[in-house]
Amino acid sequence: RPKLSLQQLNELSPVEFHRTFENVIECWPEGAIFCSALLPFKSFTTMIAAFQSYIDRLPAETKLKILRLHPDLAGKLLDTNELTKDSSFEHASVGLDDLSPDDKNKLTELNACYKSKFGFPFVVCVREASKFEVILRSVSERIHNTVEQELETAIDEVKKICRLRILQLVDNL
Ligand SMILES: NC(=O)N[C@H]1NC(=O)NC1=O
Repeated sequence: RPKLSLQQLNELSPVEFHRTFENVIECWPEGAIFCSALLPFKSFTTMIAAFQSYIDRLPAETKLKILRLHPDLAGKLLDTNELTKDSSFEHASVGLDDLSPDDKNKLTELNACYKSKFGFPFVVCVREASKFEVILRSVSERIHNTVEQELETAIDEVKKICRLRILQLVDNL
């Protein structure tokens, strides 16, 4: 699918906009539905800011719900080929789909510890972390945070993922 220019973006109907950006927040089309009402946008930066401030203003319960819609990194959904296209691309971009059994076990164990402490999966913007070692270090460190800190940190990561997914769809030149 060719990348959208700002003009093409602003000519989308609200429904087309919603379909195009439905997964920039993982499995949460409500964000794109909300932001479709804000068309037209002055710039891609403005549009990204609109999604991010939509996320920021959600009640904590909804933020939790969104975090829980994220797949475990290198987890079951990867193994069964059921990741969303976006997530699958992100996994592949840092080799999470091709870990050694040892690395995969390490991450799986830390993910399970993290989830049992916080009640939601470990979420990080893998394309920004960019390397398995960084992801592993990040989960090892963040596991010591409080639930309040982690809710905030994890939501910041959702915002980074959202930004990169938007930039993947638009012609940001
Ligand atoms: N659990 C988790 O962080 N999932 C995500 N992170 C990312 O960059 N893509 C995802 O699907």
